[in-house]
Amino acid sequence: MNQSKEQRILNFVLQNAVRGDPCSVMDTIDKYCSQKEWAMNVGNEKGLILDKTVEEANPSVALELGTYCGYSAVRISRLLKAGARLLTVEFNPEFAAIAKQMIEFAGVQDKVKLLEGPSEEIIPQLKKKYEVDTLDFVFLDHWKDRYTPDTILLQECNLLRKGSILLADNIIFPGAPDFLNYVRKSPHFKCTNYPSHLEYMQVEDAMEKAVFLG
Ligand SMILES: CCc1ncnc2c1ncn2[C@@H]1O[C@H](/C=C/CNC(=O)c2cc(-c3ccc(F)cc3)cc(O)c2O)[C@@H](O)[C@H]1O
Ligand SMILES: [Mg+2]
Repeated sequence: MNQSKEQRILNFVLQNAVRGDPCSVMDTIDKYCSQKEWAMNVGNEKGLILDKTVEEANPSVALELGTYCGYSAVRISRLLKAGARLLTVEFNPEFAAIAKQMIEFAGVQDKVKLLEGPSEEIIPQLKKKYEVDTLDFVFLDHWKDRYTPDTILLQECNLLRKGSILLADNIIFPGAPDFLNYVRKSPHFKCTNYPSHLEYMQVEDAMEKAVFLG
C-alpha cells in the first residue's frame, strides 16, 4: 500500500538529517516541503516568530495542540531549559506515530511528551493525569475552529496563569476569525499580531500572541 506524504517526510529525515540534531531535522523537513511536497509545518519564517515567543516565555511547561509530523515539537523543545517539558497533543494515530519517530530521531524525546487523543479530552486531564499546575506557553496549530473552544477550556480548567503566553498559527490563512475576535475582545488577553507568510509559499499569513492577564 503506497506511503503517505507524512511517511515520505519522515523517511527523507531519517535518510538525510543528522540524528540527535534538532536543527538538522527542522532544516531537512523545510527542504523537503519547499522543494518536493508542501506540508503544513509551521516552517522557518513563522518558526522564527515561534522561537522568539518561546524564548520570551522561557516555559517550564509548554503545550502544543496539533503535533502533526513533530516539526514544531522539535522546534519548541530544542529551546527548553533543563527540566522543562513540552506536552504535545495529536489525535491522528498515523501522524502521532510519525511525530514520535521524528522527535526521537531529533533527540528531544526526554523533553517531549506526545499525548494521543482529541484536545478536548486531553486538556481536562492535564492537571491530574499529567501533573500540570499551570501552562507557561501554548502553541495552537490544530484545526482552526478548535482554537477558541480550547482557549476557553484551558481557562475553565485553570491551566492559565497571569502571564501565560498563547501563540496561534494561521491567523490569516486558513484563518481563525472567531479566535481572533475572541481574544482581541476579551479583557483577559493582551494581543499582538505578527505578520508573516504561509509556510513554503509567498502567501500572506500571521501569528497572534495572546498573553493571559488573569
Ligand atoms: C479535535 C482537536 C484536535 N485534537 C488533537 N489533534 C488535532 C485536533 N485537531 C487537529 N488535530 C491534529 O492537528 C493537525 C491539524 C492541523 C490543522 N492545520 C491546518 O489545517 C493548516 C492548514 C494550512 C493550509 C492548508 C491549505 C492551504 F492551501 C494553505 C494552508 C496551513 C497550516 O499551517 C495549518 O496548520 C493534524 O495533525 C491533526 O490530526
Ligand atoms: Mg499551521
